Amino acid sequence: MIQRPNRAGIIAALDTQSPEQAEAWAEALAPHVGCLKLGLEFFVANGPAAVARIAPHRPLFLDLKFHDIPNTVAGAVRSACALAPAMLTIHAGGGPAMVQAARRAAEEFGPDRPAILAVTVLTSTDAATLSATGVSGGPAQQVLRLARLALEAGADGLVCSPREVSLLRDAHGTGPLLVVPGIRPAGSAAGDQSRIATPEETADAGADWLVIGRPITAAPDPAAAAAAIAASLHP
Ligand SMILES: O=c1ccn([C@@H]2O[C@H](COP(=O)(O)O)[C@@H](O)[C@H]2O)c(=O)[nH]1
Repeated sequence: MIQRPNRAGIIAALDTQSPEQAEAWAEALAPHVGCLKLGLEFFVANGPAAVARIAPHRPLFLDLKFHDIPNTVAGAVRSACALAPAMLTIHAGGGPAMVQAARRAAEEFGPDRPAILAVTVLTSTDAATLSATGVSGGPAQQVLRLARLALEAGADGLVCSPREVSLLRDAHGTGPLLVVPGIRPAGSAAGDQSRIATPEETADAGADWLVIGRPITAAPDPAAAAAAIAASLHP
C-alpha cells in the first residue's frame, strides 16, 4: 500500500480527455508531486489501456468513485486492481455491504493492493445542496456519519473536504488516510468547489494528500504552479 507522506503530499488531478495532454502533464509534474490522479473524464474517453501511459511517471490514484450494488462494485474493484493503482475510490453512501465488498475484492490482490478510499460528501456540495438531497444537519455531520460507516466496513481512508480534516482526526485519529480535494491556493478561483481551503491550511489540519487539479493544470506554467505549492508545504 502507498506510503503516507511526512507532511501532506500533492496529488495532481489530470482532468482531460486527451491522453497526450495527460502524459505531458504527468511528465512535467512528476518532479513536484507524489501521485497522479486519473478520473472519469480521462477513463471514459480512453479506457484502461491509456492508464498504462501515465503509470510509469508516479503512483496512480484511480478516482472512479464506484457506487453500485456490492457484487458489481466488487467486480469493478477487481478490474481496477488489474491496473495496479495505489488508491481507488468508492462512495461511502453505497453503504457498509458495498464498502466491505470493495475491501474484500481489493484484498484478493495481496499486500500491494490499492488503498480503498471512501468518498464522504463531495467538496462541491454545500449545505443547501445537501439539504436538497434530503440530508439534514449539514456537510460536517454527514461526513462524520459516512466516515464512521466506511471505516467500520473496512475502508482504508476517506475523501473529504479541507473543512472536515481536523474533525475526522479528532474522531478517528491518525489511522485513516485522508485524501482532500477542494484545495485552492490564496487568490485562485473556487470554480465549482464549495468547501475549500489553501494547501497550507489543509496540511496543517492533518491531511495526508492534497488533490489539486485546475490550480495546477489551468496555470500558464503547470510545473511552476506545482513547484510553488510544494514549496509552500515544505519550506
Ligand atoms: O469530493 C470530491 C472528490 C473528488 N474530487 C476530484 O478532485 C479533483 C479536484 O479538481 P480541482 O480542479 O482542483 O477542483 C477533480 O478531479 C475532482 O473530480 C473533488 O473535487 N471533490
